[in-house]
Amino acid sequence: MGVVDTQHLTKQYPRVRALDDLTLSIPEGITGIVGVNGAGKSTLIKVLLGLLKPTGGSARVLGMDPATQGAQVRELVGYMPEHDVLPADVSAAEFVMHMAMMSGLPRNAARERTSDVLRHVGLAEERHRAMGGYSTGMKQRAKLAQAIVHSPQLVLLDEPTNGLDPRARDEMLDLIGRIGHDFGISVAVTSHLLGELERTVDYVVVIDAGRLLRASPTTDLTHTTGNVLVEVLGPPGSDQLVGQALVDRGIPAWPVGDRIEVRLERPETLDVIRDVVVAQGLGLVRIQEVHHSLEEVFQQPTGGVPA
Ligand SMILES: Nc1ncnc2c1ncn2[C@@H]1O[C@H](COP(=O)(O)OP(=O)(O)OP(=O)(O)O)[C@@H](O)[C@H]1O
Repeated sequence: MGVVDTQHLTKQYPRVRALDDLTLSIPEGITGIVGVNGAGKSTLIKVLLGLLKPTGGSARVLGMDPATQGAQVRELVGYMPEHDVLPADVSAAEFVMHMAMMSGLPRNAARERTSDVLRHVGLAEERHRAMGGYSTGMKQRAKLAQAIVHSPQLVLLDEPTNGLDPRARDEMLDLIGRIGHDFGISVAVTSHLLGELERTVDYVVVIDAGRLLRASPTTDLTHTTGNVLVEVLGPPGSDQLVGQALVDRGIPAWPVGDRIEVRLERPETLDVIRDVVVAQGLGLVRIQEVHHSLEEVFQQPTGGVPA
């Protein structure tokens, strides 16, 4: 059993079927829920929290049914909503402490937890400033802090990197990684950007038009391509010399920047690469396996892994 299991889950809005017979299981750890805008990610999260009732099928969250046990589910599950819902004239310290007390923590414990989580998310210095003056990155951190302040077993993060510049996005993803791996809180995080979750999540669920496209460990999706990138040390043009020498020996090789990508059709090819580099009087800096990126995976027509 996963931290989340759904069976034929369906949510029909008057005009749109946002979830369509969705059966999936989210394991412990960090899971990415990936899909284009409108795929049904936010609807799924709201159904899992018991904030929306499904029109068909069922869900279990930490073994509970959110349709009938919503309040119990929300005691054990944190939620970071997608949009800016923070009161502008309240400080992060006041807001997060309020949320901690709402979830049942006594005042002193709530104060202590608030100061801990604000430190973890990197808002210790600014915690007494009104949130209306925060940058988008700081607002996302405050939303994250309130989601974890009651030490949930699972946290559902809806597009936490939305609106962030590349640096703030990387920091947010690092933070999510720490919450998942260091604090032992399971995380389900949504994104419409396929590539960005790759280095953070252990498991990927892809949904499209409310349906499950695929679900697998990240490493299965980004399995190795069977190619290697070779970097050599020598005067300009050395890489081309090596590439040509490999092609002359019938080994498929082509330039990628100032490196050479080589198809490993046989294990002996590695020895040939080494011999060719030595024969040219050059140095071998590294030979690196080439992995598919998640983006490449999802550019396949059915989200399948490229051949
Ligand atoms: N309250 C609602 N009433 C009617 N239709 C809705 C409602 N909420 C969402 N939808 C529709 O359901 C579909 C799924 O929306 P949802 O917000 O779950 O997708 P999403 O993958 O989270 O996308 P986004 O990242 O853009 O929010 C969309 O077609 C959306 O227009």
